[in-house]
Amino acid sequence: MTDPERLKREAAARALALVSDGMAVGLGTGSTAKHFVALLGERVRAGLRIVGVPTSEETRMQAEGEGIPLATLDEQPVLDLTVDGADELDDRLRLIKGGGGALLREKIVAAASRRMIVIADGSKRVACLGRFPLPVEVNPFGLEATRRAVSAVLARRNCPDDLRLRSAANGTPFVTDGGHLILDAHLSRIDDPEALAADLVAVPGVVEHGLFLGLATGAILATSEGLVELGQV
Ligand SMILES: O=C(CO)[C@H](O)[C@H](O)COP(=O)(O)O
Repeated sequence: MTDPERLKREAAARALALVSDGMAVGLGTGSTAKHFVALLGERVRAGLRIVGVPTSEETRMQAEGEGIPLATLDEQPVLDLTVDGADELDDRLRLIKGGGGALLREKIVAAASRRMIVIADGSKRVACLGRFPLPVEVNPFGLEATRRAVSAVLARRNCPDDLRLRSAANGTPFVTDGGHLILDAHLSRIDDPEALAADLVAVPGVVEHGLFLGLATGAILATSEGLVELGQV
């Protein structure tokens, strides 16, 4: 296992200790969450009784393969714990998510959870959010009009107007599990995430954005010097 993968697995293993019998657990998406789902699968096969709610089709398929009992969020609308990765986080536990394109379901699941624990390697911790491009999920209908409206928001917030339609590996537009498109906003820094988030959700056609504010309750960061915990873990 490469060093970054080892760090991700260490963070995932620490989060696994938070799971106990009878819990409903939100299962995140991405390479770090994938370690968590794999480790959780081992515990389930050893007798742990939980039900998982996946945040993407990719995670659903992995969890099914691991033999983890699954429910939909409609069947299990309140979750005890969600464990998910992040593209960036600051010391106030504000996050950018959506690098894997699952931000909408990830945010719905996080909001339905009593606790949301972020697992990541230490490189994801930043002093100021925005180095990672901010995903903005949009309805395909009226894409150009929505893009212009999002550009106007960025201009009002003194952010660079650099919006790029996300492409899949084959060069066609990336389509989310919900059938939407993603505009990645290359901003370099976000001075006021709360204000930007409020402006973005007010744009018709914007389905969701990757700023997760006030959702994470704790974070486990794996560094070469050991695990660092933020918030309540
Ligand atoms: O938000 C996400 C997917 O939509 C992921 O949690 C985020 O991209 C982090 O992924 P990774 O653990 O692979 O770095």
